[in-house]
Amino acid sequence: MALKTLSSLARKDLLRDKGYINGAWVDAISRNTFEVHDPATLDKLGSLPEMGAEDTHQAVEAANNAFKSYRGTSARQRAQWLRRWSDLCYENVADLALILSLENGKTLKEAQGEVEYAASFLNWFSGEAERVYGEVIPPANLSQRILTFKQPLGVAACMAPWNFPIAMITRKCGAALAAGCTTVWKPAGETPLSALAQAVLAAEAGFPKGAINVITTLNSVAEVGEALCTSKLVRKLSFTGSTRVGKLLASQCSSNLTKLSLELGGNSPFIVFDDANVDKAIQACISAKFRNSGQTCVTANRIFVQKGVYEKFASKLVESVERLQVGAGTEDGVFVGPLTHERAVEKAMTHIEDAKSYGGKVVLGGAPLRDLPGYFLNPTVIKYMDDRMMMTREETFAPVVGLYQFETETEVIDRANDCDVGLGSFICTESISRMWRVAEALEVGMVGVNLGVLSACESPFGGIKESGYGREGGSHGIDEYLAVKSLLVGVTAEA
Ligand SMILES: NC(=O)c1ccc[n+]([C@@H]2O[C@H](COP(=O)([O-])OP(=O)(O)OC[C@H]3O[C@@H](n4cnc5c(N)ncnc54)[C@H](O)[C@@H]3O)[C@@H](O)[C@H]2O)c1
Ligand SMILES: O=CCCC(=O)O
Repeated sequence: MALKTLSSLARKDLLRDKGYINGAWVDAISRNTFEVHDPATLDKLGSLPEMGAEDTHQAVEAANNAFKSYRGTSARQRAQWLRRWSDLCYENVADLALILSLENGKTLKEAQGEVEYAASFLNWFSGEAERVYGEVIPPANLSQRILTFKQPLGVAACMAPWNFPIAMITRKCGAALAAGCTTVWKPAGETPLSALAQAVLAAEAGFPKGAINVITTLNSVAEVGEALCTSKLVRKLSFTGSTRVGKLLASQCSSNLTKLSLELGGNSPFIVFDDANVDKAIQACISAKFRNSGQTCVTANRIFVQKGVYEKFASKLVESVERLQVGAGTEDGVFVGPLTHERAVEKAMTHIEDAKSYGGKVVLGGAPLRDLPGYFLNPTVIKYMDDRMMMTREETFAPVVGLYQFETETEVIDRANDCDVGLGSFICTESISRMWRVAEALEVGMVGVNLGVLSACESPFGGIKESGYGREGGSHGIDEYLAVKSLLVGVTAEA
């Protein structure tokens, strides 16, 4: 079957091969470029400007100049632009999903879901823009009145990962633009085309010149990252990606104490208790594990199953995973697409071999899929995992299920919490009391109960420990881009 290509886009103007600075589509000052490839076929999708520090400074200057007037726009006006942009995502969903599926590898169905998820943040923050309230505080000193109001921080740098190239842009910059900040986006070098298509739609929605700027880079990412972190004009930086890079950015931001939100790696426990509905737990596990081929920050990484249901859960899971079709994301019926880059397959194979060396038993998959040119790994299930294995400590970020066994609630809580990160987690139980006990005890930012997806624009998203800090979405998301100002007024008694 012929796979879909970019030539089938209805709106060819959504496909861009330049960066976007101050309302203009531009090449890199150096004229250098890098290539973007389809991870399923390895076909070239485009050639993009390899921008560096100088281009970044121009983008930041443009955003800073635009901020002078943008901060004075009414919240209602910003809400209207955001809502129009959200509508444009829906109107162009098929094209946006195709670009996304081709550059990231996720299936068209999932890509369409991500476009809708991305649009939901724009819509959500259009509402939040008009609800940035201050406070009136009862003063201890009766000759004073105390009030607070909130103001936009200034230029916000939005650094998005390759696993959700559209939704992570809108989750960050939807909040920033709603708050009255202007933005510089730095999409991942593997997946810049989706972000550029969003810049086209945002401009069409009416955002003024300079409010949105996009820096494209792959090999000069360290230089661009440092320029954003150390610029005195950047007042806020939000990054989603690995803990390794998050720590580096935090140290670079310390030079100006730039306010930072970090949504970093996770190592989500997925806990199935004896009292769970096993069929529901399997469905939840498939969603939590195989969404985006296992490449989500909240993917189920350590699947703990209580002894009484371990064998039943394992055999039913294998039956379900065996049925998942693997292939290019644009092919009908495919559930598991390729990984986004080659090093991801290598990392997963290292984890699989390591698990085997400690007595793990691969009962399904366990090897790359060689009959396709791209970065494919067969969906894999490993039984009899133990806590010495690499998968216990590190995210595998691939379609690999490792099944750990446990006996008691206390034991599984201790094992689940025995790691450096704390982002997502999942519990499957029919007991309300157990649900409360375990949800309260887990050291994470998010807990899913009897479901496999933690994503909703109205729910705060983020972690604790080395998964980072700050919250995106929900009613907290916009606060990351605002400063609280206190106003203390002296009131004299009537003469
Ligand atoms: N939290 C998430 O959603 C998320 C997303 C992507 C990757 N990850 C984690 O990272 C692991 C490896 O992925 P990777 O190989 O892309 O990781 P990586 O550490 O090489 O890069 C992660 C991201 O950081 C950017 N980056 C890299 N160096 C940078 C720098 N010096 N300054 C600024 N930005 C920089 C990259 O463009 C990329 O988007 C994954 O296995 C997963 O554990 C997490
Ligand atoms: O992988 C990071 C974000 C995933 C999500 O928002 O569901």
